[in-house]
Formats: sequence, structure tokens, C-alpha cells
Amino acid sequence: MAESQGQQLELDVTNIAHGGISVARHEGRVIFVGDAIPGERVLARVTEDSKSSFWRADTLSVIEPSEHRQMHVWSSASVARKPEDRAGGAEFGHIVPAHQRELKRQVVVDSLKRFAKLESDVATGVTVEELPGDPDGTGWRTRVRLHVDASGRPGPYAARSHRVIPVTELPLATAAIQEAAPLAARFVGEEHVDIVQAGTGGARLIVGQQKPTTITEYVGEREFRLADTGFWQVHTHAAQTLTSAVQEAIDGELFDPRAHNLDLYGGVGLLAAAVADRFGSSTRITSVESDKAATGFASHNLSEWIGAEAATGRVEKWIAQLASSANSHDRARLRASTIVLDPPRSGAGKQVVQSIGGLQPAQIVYVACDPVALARDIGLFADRGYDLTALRAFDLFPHTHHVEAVATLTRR
Ligand SMILES: C[S@@+](CC[C@H](N)C(=O)[O-])C[C@H]1O[C@@H](n2cnc3c(N)ncnc32)[C@H](O)[C@@H]1O
Repeated sequence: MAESQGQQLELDVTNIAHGGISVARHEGRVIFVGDAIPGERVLARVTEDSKSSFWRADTLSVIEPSEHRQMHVWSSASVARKPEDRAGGAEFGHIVPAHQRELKRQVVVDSLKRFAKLESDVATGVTVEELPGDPDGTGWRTRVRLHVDASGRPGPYAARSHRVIPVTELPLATAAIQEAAPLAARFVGEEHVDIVQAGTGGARLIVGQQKPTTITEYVGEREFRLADTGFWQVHTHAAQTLTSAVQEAIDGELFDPRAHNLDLYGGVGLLAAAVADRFGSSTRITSVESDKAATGFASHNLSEWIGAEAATGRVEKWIAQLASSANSHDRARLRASTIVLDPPRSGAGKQVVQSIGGLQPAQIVYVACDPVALARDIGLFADRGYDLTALRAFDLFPHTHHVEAVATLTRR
């Protein structure tokens, strides 16, 4: 069907879809359109027509703008540029922040309806909460990766492409990163350059596979040590927001500090510390993480709690092994447990959900950065006897389509 590629169409945009794209219809066929807003009429160019069920298109110009449209916060990503020259990573930057959150709310509610068959008040009543910081949604990013092109120029990729776009500013990044970012430098032979702003010491540049250095991040007064190349929540206020959200998501009536509580996909122990901070010095919790360097830091970060420990392993294997080796006392401690999990974008998946379900914990707190993966897993947990009893969502990534959710699931 390649004859439609490149064709220009006037489209009425009706809905938002997962992934930061909007939905329009043309002659009965769904077309996913980038850089548009539901309610707008746009002139778009078809970029993909290989599937019979849907096509993709880029907005070329806006014919009837939405009342929620604003000038893009990043001129390098503006619809005024040719689609292939627009920087990626700020695909909602042309939408006023409050409406970005409304569209993200719709995606969360719609995902739960479609993939978990859930239309309860808990599911439909969710809102997407704004984080502290600049209300215009800029200046929050403490980690930025710039890719490097064949001539050594660094920049973000264009949306859905590996084409490096040279830029002169990074408005989503913190002031320290904007100042330190070597946007005019050349890095011939490197694949990428990372700029990281740690809790202390300004912005650092990490070129290619440079050896890691230990940095310190703070959540309130609490210190977390980690590698500058390792995982840490990206928004300046994300670690504190998720700490409070996880603490509040746990039903205190169902929490047993002496149970075999788990923090799965634990990184350097941020959420295990959140749990132990709320429930006190006798809290028992094991943080499980596949990155050995991270669990080394987690052991240090959790050392104030005698019952907190870090284990290195892939969750899917580690938990299956735990289930197969548990005796009746272990099983009772697991049945009384609270399990926090914070998997990567792909979610926990069927195998891990089945293993967790098999342990029959009292409650599960699921921190998710992908609403579709979360909804799929909530549906799988429902089959294992767990109901969604609380849900919050947070705008951890303003001007992008990403949204973070914290869900509590309780054993029926
Ligand atoms: C979204 S991060 C969350 C980290 C931590 N909860 C935090 O908030 O800082 C997900 C973590 O899961 C780890 N990870 C990814 N896949 C894993 C797996 N199959 N088993 C264990 N850990 C995994 C990653 O290394 C990363 O540290």
C-alpha cells in the first residue's frame, strides 16, 4: 500500500492514544498522528501505510488549533519545523501542562478499561498529579542522554528515528545541565554523552562507556549512594514523590514488619527505604535488583535497618526460586508480606505476576511507568485474586507522554 505514503490529508483529530500520538480517522481507517491535539483539524502527511488496520502521519500544519495548544516549549521540537527535523523527547510540549495531565489521565483510564477490563471508581477516578517545580513544566530533568552522529555532533534523536538533531537548548533539563551540556562540542567516535545532575556537586559529563563514579542523591535528609551511570529517578522531585506515594499506598492494617516483605526491581533501595522509614527499625524487607553494582549500593543505603537487605538477581528467577525453596514458615511470612514492585517499562509480565500471586502476599504496591503494561498486569493479578484498591498517577515527565502510576492491589 506504499502508494499512500507521503500523501497529505486534512484530518479531524478525535482522541489521544498511548505513546504520545493522537487518533484520527480517514475513510474509516485509524490514523495515528504526531504533534496534534484531540479536537484539532490538521494537515498531515502519511508516513506509514504498510498495515491495513492503521496508518501513521505527521502533522505538517494546524488548520483549526485546540484551545489547549501553546507555542512549543522547545523550538527544536516545534511543528513549525519539518517533521524529520523535530527533536524527540518532548512530544507534548505544544500542549498546555494542565491539558497534558488530562490527556495522560485519559490514557491511564482507557488502558485500565481495555487491558484490565476495569471501570471501577478507583480506576476511573484517578487524576494525574502535578509535581512541585516550575508550573510551566520545564527545568526538571536531572539526566539527559545526547546521541552522537557520524560527524561527532551530539543531540537528541528525532521522534521515532535514530537521526540526531543538533539543538542549542534543553529546556526540560535543570539549569545546571543546560549550562553544562556540550551542545556545540564534537565527540567523534562516541555513541552517546550523558549529563547527570546529582544531589551535590553540579552537573557531570559522562562520555561513552566512561568508568562510573559514586554520587550521592538525597530524599529529604536521607542519603543514597549510587553510580553516576546507574538508575535514579529523573525528575528533581520524583524520588521524594514516589517515596511518599509508596508509603501512603501501603495499607498499614495489612502491613506486618516481621513478614518477608519485598522491594522488587529495587535499584539502589529507594522504595525499600521508603517502606522501612514508614514502618520503623524492625521492618524486614529484601530489595531485589539485577544490576550487581546497584545492589552493592542498596546494601549500603539500607544498612540502618537490621532487617533490610539487598539481593542480586533477575526478579523472574529469584522469586521462582524463593517460591520453590520456601518451607511452611517462610510461606506464612510471605503470605503476610507486602510486595512493592517497580519494573522497567515492559512491566512485570505474566511469569512474575504468577509467581507473586503464588506467594499470596497480603498486598502489592505496583509502581509503573507504562499504563498499558500496568493495566495488563493488573488484569493478570485479578485472575490471581487481587483487586485494585487504590491508584494515583503523577506527572513525573512533563512535556512528554510518559506518566507514572502507583497502584495498590489487595488480596480478595
Ligand atoms: C524503574 S527502575 C526502579 C528502581 C528503584 N525502584 C527506584 O525507584 O530507584 C527498575 C529497576 O529494575 C532493574 N531491572 C530491570 N529488569 C530487571 C529484572 N528482570 N530483574 C531485576 N531487576 C531488573 C533495573 O536495573 C532498574 O534498576
